[in-house]
Amino acid sequence: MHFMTALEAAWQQRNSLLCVGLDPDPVKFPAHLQGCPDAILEFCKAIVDATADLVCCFKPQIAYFAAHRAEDQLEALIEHIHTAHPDTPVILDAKRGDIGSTAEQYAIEAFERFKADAITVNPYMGRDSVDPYLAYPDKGVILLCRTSNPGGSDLQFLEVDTPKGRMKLYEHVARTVAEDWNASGNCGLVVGATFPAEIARVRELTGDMPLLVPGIGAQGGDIAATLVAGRTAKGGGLMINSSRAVLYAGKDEDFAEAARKVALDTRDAINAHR
Ligand SMILES: O=c1ccn([C@@H]2O[C@H](COP(=O)(O)O)[C@@H](O)[C@H]2O)c(=O)[nH]1
Repeated sequence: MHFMTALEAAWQQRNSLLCVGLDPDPVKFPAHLQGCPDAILEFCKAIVDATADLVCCFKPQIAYFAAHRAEDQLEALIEHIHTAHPDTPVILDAKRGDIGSTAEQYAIEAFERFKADAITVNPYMGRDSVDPYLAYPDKGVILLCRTSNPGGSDLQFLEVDTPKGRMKLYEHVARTVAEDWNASGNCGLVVGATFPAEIARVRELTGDMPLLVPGIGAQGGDIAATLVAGRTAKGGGLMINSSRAVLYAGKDEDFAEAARKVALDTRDAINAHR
């Protein structure tokens, strides 16, 4: 199924714009999982099973698995999501960016090895570095546009001359993706919740294109401002990510229940502003 079709269905069926980010950090795991051989998988499966009915997608961040030699656990986790929660798209947050021949390998890794439904990609090496992902027309390709970190302004906020006039670099990325790279309708953009004015500008430039919005929760982004800036006319179009605030809501054996409670409250806080 096309990533956008699956996402649209999940938005509607779950009545949720919440994306739970899976950033497993073993030092933050509850005591009973410390030292367990597949602790990363067990931790993430518990979070997934406790929150799947509350989310429109999950977003595992590959660095948290690779850093602990746990790519096999990432594979098993995505397989688990597809089997146990088959209507829940998985975005592999890898932020890949490299020359075309290497990007081909990254695309194989994301879509054929890990079987992700979508991937985050850094567009700043240009179109040929993104083409290998776009060659999978049913898979989502979510491009960094205006990232949530303070240093995102260092480059993304620079004024550049473009064939369409002078604008900020992130605006040029948004316009280029919407007008040129999205021929298969499989592109989305990353815009941080920490910058609501730029979310509004990206929405203005891209119509109803899905936006992945990290930065609420641990990074302090404002949910109401995010919704006002980024919702489409139908009150959707957003995958609003929260990772640490959900994952580490509890420290004990009932951590998954604590995560569910925060996910439920976050979903409802988002829905209050749609
Ligand atoms: O601009 C960006 C792009 C990606 N991220 C990722 O989202 C999560 C955020 O985690 P929190 O714990 O909710 O802060 C994390 O995986 C980042 O790598 C981002 O934060 N900003």
